[in-house]
Amino acid sequence: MLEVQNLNAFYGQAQALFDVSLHVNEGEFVVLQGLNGAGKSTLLKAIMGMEVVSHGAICYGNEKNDISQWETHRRARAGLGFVAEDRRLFSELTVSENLLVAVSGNAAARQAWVLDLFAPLKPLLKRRAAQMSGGEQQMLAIARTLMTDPKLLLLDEPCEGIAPVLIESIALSLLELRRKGLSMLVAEQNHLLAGAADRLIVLVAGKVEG
Ligand SMILES: Nc1ncnc2c1ncn2[C@@H]1O[C@H](COP(=O)(O)OP(=O)(O)OP(=O)(O)O)[C@@H](O)[C@H]1O
Repeated sequence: MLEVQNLNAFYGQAQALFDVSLHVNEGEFVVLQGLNGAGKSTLLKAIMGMEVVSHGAICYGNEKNDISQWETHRRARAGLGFVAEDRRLFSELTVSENLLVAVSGNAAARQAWVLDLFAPLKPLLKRRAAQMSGGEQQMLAIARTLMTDPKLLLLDEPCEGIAPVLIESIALSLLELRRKGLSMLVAEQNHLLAGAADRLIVLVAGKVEG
């Protein structure tokens, strides 16, 4: 599904990733661990082609196309779905409106599908995103990305700063997504999520450990 080879990433003169190589198999749920500043967000952004300059091969999909020179929107259209750490919701729009701005295909069917996965959002459809808890917003951000029907989901610290009961709920939703065959690469420190993963990859100071 995804194969990253010798990826180096830079913010100006500062190098944040050093020859990172990793892969995510089809249907696999991989958790990316590492201390603050280890480079987890940078790696996800480099895979999406956002906010950081990177060099290296990023091969994706059945055809193993090297997408490293593609614009971000082309990567998204090819099936990469990214939820950034700051969630990037439309705070003045309702839950339902946030979901419907991102839809690909049959809107009603797709919305019903994501609401089954994230049931706590169901009673909140008319609520503005700004009036939701952090955990609810995180669910909405993941649900909104799922509206685009991604093939590989990239999540940046979905459990950070969230109440334990909602972390459990998010973890269960991600496991359900894996059962449905979605491939996932999730940057996360929370042990609950790491325990549910098929495989862990640890970043230390911009390098894959081991
Ligand atoms: N916009 C930026 N400009 C310059 N340096 C940056 C920028 N974003 C991150 N860095 C640096 O790149 C390195 C990797 O940061 P990154 O955010 O990828 O780590 P992380 O593992 O995601 O950490 P966290 O858990 O704190 O988000 C750090 O040294 C950080 O200071």
